[in-house]
Amino acid sequence: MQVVSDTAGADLGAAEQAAREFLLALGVVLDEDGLEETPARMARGYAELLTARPFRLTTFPNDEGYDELVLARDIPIRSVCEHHLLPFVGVAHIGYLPGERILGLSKLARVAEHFARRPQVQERLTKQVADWLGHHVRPHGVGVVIEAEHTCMTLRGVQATGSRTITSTLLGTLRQDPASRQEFLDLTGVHR
Ligand SMILES: Nc1nc2c(ncn2[C@@H]2O[C@H](COP(=O)(O)OP(=O)(O)OP(=O)(O)O)[C@@H](O)[C@H]2O)c(=O)[nH]1
Ligand SMILES: [Zn+2]
Repeated sequence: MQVVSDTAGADLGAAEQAAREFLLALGVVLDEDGLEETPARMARGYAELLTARPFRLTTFPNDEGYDELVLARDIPIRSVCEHHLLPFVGVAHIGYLPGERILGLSKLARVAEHFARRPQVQERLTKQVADWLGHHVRPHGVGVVIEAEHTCMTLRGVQATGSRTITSTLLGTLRQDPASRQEFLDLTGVHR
């Protein structure tokens, strides 16, 4: 069984030291009780946001010949934008039209996490999840829709509070066949 993992391994000590200097450079006073351990927490926090958990790629033979859509809606997405390293959070709707094999359902969320836990842009994340499923599951079609709030755009900068960004990638039958495409988008709740 294939195990999917690309954990680089963070140097938490070096990250803590860098976080301390970073905060000091920003004028944050660290000698108060609540802030004393903040550089270490920052190091652990960012390491967590940037490290995906390994997982097993489990598929099963599609013995019954199931040929309708399999769709997992509202899978949580927690990532960081590569421009500001600020979180973007939202949901993914991930579906596929099975071919010879079906995928363990939890793996739809696992693969989303796999590509989310690294500096990202939402467009690339959407496409990477879709391409990965196309490559590893060999389905007749794949659809991925992500709706997310980018805190770099809502908390700072332009401060477009409440704005959410929607991206989608459709492959195979879900891209080529208008009825399948429409069914997928209807089931995700994203109408366009
Ligand atoms: N296409 C895309 N852009 C993103 C994503 N996440 C953040 N960005 C954008 O990356 C851009 C970086 O722009 P810059 O002008 O270099 O940075 P900035 O001066 O901080 O820009 P402002 O956010 O407009 O204040 C911003 O427009 C962000 O909104 C993403 O997932 N996809
Ligand atoms: Zn950003």
